Amino acid sequence: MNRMTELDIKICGLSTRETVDVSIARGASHIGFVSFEKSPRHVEIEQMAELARHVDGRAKTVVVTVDPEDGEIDRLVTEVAPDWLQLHGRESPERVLAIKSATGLSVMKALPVADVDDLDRIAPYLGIADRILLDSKRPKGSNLPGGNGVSFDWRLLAALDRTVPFMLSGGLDADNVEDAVRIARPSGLDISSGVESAPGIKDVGRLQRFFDALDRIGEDELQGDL
Ligand SMILES: O=C(O)c1ccccc1N[C@@H]1O[C@H](COP(=O)(O)O)[C@@H](O)[C@H]1O
Repeated sequence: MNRMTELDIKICGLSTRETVDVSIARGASHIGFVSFEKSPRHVEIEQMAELARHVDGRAKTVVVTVDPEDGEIDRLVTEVAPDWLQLHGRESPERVLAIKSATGLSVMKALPVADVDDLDRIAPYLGIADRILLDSKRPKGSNLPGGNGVSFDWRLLAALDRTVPFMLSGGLDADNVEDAVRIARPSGLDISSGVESAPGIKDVGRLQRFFDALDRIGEDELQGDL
């Protein structure tokens, strides 16, 4: 069984053509760009548009945004034309539906998880968001809702209805990804800090190590498909 046909892999927070190319060559299905000024991974819309054109259909493009206003969404859709929007703030199900209807794009809704009760927040988004992204909660002192390089207890997901289409994120790296897949059984993985040499600086060596680790994952771990 080929890992690449079984799991979607999103590499997020890219800002160079080189790291886009390495990610795609190694099997990334989704390439993420961050539109959030407080983030070290933020890229301006013009640069994002250039990178999205560079992807040129080789992978799905995803713009990560946090509680975006309509004007920002309009610009992102018009100038970047991504395949997906990732909503990583406090967007309500109604807001997610409004954004999805207005843009016609696929929408991934990020939800923070720290304990089992947090999984109850998923249900209102089902049938609205095209995918749920389960991330860790923002650590104390961080001004970022994501991209903190922190994992949550994946064993909590044993309580999750297996039909929920979710991607797993939060602190994934080459050393823990096999455990993450075996325990959480997601249908996709989303990684940012774990393939960086410093906040916002993607590292080709770390990207290669991450994909090497994915390639070692065996058939038994790949049971998260929908
Ligand atoms: O990466 C960021 O800076 C970011 C900023 C604002 C919202 C989301 C962000 N990133 C997302 O965070 C998760 C986990 O990242 P990490 O691997 O723990 O660093 C991922 O979904 C990114 O898309």
